Amino acid sequence: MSQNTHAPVDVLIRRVDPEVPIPAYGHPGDAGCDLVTTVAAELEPGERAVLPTGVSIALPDGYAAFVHPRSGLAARCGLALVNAPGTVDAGYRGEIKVIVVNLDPRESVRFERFDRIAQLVVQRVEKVRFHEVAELPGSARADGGFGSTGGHAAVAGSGAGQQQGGNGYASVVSDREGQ
Ligand SMILES: O=c1ccn([C@H]2C[C@H](O)[C@@H](COP(=O)(O)OP(=O)(O)OP(=O)(O)O)O2)c(=O)[nH]1
Ligand SMILES: [Mg+2]
Repeated sequence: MSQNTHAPVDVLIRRVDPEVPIPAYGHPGDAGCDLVTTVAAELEPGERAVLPTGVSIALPDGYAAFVHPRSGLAARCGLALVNAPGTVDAGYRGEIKVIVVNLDPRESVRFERFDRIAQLVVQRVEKVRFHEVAELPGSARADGGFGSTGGHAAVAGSGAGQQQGGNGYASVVSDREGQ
């Protein structure tokens, strides 16, 4: 097997907070480099916050960076990113922020300044040109989705607030629909 010999992509970075560490990969081969919070914060169950990371970057055109959760925080504390993965556009020059939510039903979660709260994955992204057509070409999947292949877990207590959709999956009816 050949070794991965990809050269790293050069990305300009500016410290908005002069003391913040430059994001670093934990191991060779890691996809994400860790982002820290520059502020201490405590989140009650269900609470969310927008945490500053102290860095802004200039990605080359044709790239984007994605703010992903850290699995350890998710497993231990129930911490999630509301918009996971957050998208950092190549043209964005502002401070990267992380939108966290404490999904633990009982315990609050506390962060100190410079705790690692998320990871940044930089990827090439394609631009597309849309060509409108009346009919799309056929495929094996066609319009099947949302559990059409079966094998998904049963939802306890499902029924209230849900309707059976045309292709066999439940659709949630929002209270705010039409408002
Ligand atoms: O987790 C995130 C997501 C986004 N951003 C920054 C970088 C991104 O380029 C910009 C806009 O993000 P997005 O397009 O997701 O937000 P929007 O609500 O669509 O805002 P806009 O109207 O400014 O595009 O906000 C972050 O710092 N962290
Ligand atoms: Mg946007």
